[in-house]
Amino acid sequence: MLAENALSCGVVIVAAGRGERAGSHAEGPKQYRRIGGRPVISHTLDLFVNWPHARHIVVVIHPDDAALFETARAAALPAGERLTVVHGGPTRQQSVLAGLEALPAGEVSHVLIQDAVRPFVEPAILERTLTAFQHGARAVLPAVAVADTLKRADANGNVAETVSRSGLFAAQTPQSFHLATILEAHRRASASGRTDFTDDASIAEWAGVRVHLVEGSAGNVKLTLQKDIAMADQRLSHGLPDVRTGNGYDVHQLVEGDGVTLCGLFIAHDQKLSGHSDADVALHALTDALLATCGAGDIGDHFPPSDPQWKGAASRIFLEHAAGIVRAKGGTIMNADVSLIAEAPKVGPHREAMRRNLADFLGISIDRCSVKATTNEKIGFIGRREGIAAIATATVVYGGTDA
Ligand SMILES: Nc1ccn([C@@H]2O[C@H](COP(=O)(O)OP(=O)(O)OP(=O)(O)O)[C@@H](O)[C@H]2O)c(=O)n1
Ligand SMILES: C[C@](O)(CO)[C@H](O)COP(=O)(O)O
Repeated sequence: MLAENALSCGVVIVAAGRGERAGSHAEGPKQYRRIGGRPVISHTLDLFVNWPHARHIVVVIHPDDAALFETARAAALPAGERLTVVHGGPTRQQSVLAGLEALPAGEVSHVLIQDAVRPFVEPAILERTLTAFQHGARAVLPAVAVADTLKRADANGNVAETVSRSGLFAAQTPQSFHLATILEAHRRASASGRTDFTDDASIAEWAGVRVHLVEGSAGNVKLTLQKDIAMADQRLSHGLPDVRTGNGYDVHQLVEGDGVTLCGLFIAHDQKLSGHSDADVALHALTDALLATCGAGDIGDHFPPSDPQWKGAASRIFLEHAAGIVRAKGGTIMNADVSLIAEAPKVGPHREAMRRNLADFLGISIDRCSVKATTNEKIGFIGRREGIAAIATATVVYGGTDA
């Protein structure tokens, strides 16, 4: 049992969420995505496992994630006797309560409740929390003063009003409490039928407990969206830019007709290209190149040729879609380069218009877009004017702030 005034800290790390806003990923929910080569949660675990004041750690996971968690745990610590793993519930609030119930109440006087998906929490925040406890606080919240001007929007996406930011703070974790106090508040909240509190400080407020603010840190971000994960990965890559290059190749048959569409530009000609959509080989190859920079498959995965809705479609749709995927993953398109291999028509007179199209479709400056062309020296199927081919390269930097 604890002495009357003893301070002994338990830690609850909640990791049972599904990470829906970050989108699905082969590595699993966002707490298991790799940043700096290791799962997000293993970075979070690292800090608390090595914090000398952590007497007991409970990790709350989703029942489907047992194998993922074991891998992540192995990346952070050898089989640890201080670690208890329990299953969470459908909301964060329910997961936290499951974690609190699993703490050995006789051994722990206070608890730090931490999001698994805040891997950059700093020891200084834990020290400020301890100091607040030592001064008698029963609930401690790290937070940062809101720096931006705040607007409330109406249902149409217009500004309804400007909200004063005076006295407003953004709440972070770990949110820390006298254990018996927060356990009772959580139990009461749950018994009242509420399961939608988004943090534990609001449960303490609801229960009438005074919550003491301590300084959080700008770096202690929650990984919520896909691009947050890309930025976190970049942050752990020692400042080295995450530059990725993708390539794409496409070829379409030439048949009798009145013109070809290349890089979104129609060029009058005595033949036309046949195949998927408007058969713009250049945009198809570039779409594949962009998708390749983030392992997002190829054009056929996203726009199956068998789907009648793409018959005759403008290929800029595919390119813009690929650029959207890249940006959602935190990518900034640096460069797009297309080489056309065609005996005819002549590409030279249309090059600048084609570059302008690429810049327009990708939303980047024209000096980042290149179009080149060569004949096939009358050799092979291209030389016989039976088809046109295109090779494309795209360069994308991931993890930037402007994505
Ligand atoms: N039922 C839940 C929901 C959330 N969490 C955890 O609470 C933390 C913060 O939640 P949030 O960022 O909202 O995560 P998710 O609920 O996973 O995300 P989303 O809302 O996008 O699905 C995360 O570490 C998450 O795993 C949890 O343990 N149990
Ligand atoms: C607890 C929390 O991290 C404080 O900012 C946050 O409220 C939890 O995430 P959610 O996105 O609000 O569920």
